[in-house]
Amino acid sequence: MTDPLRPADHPANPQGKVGVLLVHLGTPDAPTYGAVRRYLAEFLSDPRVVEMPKPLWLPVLYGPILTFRPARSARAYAKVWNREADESPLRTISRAQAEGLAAAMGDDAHVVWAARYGNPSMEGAFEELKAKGCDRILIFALYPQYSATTVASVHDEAFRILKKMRWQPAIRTMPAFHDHAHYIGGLKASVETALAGLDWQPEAILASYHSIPKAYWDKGDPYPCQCFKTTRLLKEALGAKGEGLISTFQSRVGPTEWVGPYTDRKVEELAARGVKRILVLAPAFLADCLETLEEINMELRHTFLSAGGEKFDYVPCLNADPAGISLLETLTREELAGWI
Ligand SMILES: C=CC1=C(C)c2cc3[nH]c(cc4nc(cc5[nH]c(cc1n2)c(C)c5CCC(=O)O)C(CCC(=O)O)=C4C)c(C)c3C=C
Ligand SMILES: [Fe+2]
Ligand SMILES: [Fe+2]
Repeated sequence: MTDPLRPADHPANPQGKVGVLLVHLGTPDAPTYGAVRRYLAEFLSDPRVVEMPKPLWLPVLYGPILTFRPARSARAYAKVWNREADESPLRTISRAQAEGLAAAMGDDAHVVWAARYGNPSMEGAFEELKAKGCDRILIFALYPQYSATTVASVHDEAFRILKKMRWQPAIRTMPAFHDHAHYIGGLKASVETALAGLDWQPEAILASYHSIPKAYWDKGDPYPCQCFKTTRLLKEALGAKGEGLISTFQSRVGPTEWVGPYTDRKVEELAARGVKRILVLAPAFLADCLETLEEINMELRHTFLSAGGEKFDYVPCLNADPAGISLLETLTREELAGWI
């Protein structure tokens, strides 16, 4: 019904709904040099990711990095590409997570998903939420451990978009959940399922987290501390089964020092010490992606086996499995308290 006091040319503003915006890192549109280059250019131009002053960084980025890295990364993406859907595994799983959460939330909230870099865009997601009448929105950056490089970057982009809106929605953001009982319980169950499926006992279990530059930790980014806490809580939860569980850090880029111990060096060291059987999980990732499927389950496996290791297994992420969806729903409902 038209409000008699509303000017005739005033736009209609649907309202009264709660929205949830799931945001994952983002991924290239194709496993090709051009698509990976576009993705990396956006990702690595983010000042939250590379803090170097732009006049110093951009010539390096647009020089050697965007000349050589896209070819190497495209080859890696091609190895894990979802050929059926013609998209990267991260996109397939992110969509399934959003569909699972939407079903679990029912009429309580409208769920949309977006990528921080690339497609589907956060801008499009906000447009959809607005069109649906969502005037209260939970921004859920899909990272258990907070880092400025990931979570703050999602929030930066969200507020850049909100800056252009005349009538902004009310906003909540998901806090870190690296020590949440439901997350630790999900990881514990995933390790137990993996162990039950093996006919061998691992001598070491590696919780391998994506690393960040050591300088960011020194300046106050809490990410590594939160990773260490996740491992400690998981180890406590696993009891005797968690013996030999340690934190390691993977995916470092460039020559600067990153937070360690480095996953690849650790498996070489373990193999050199005579360790023959290891299990690896990746708790910083809620969805399997290039960094788990290729870097851990292919490259790291090869590193360990060619250094003398004999048995290697990888524990998949929680993904859109019932445990993954139940975690997303629990966290979402907790943060929407008072709104739904
Ligand atoms: C889990 C959290 C992540 C943190 C922290 C993180 C920091 C970080 N990453 C780079 C550089 C790259 N990361 C790349 C891939 C990638 N990174 C994460 C997550 C975190 N990154 C994910 C989930 C993925 C996989 C995306 C996919 O499509 O599957 C890549 C691209 C791949 C490659 O070329 O190797 C780069 C580059 C930096 C510099 C950084 C912190 C400063
Ligand atoms: Fe990364
Ligand atoms: Fe990698």
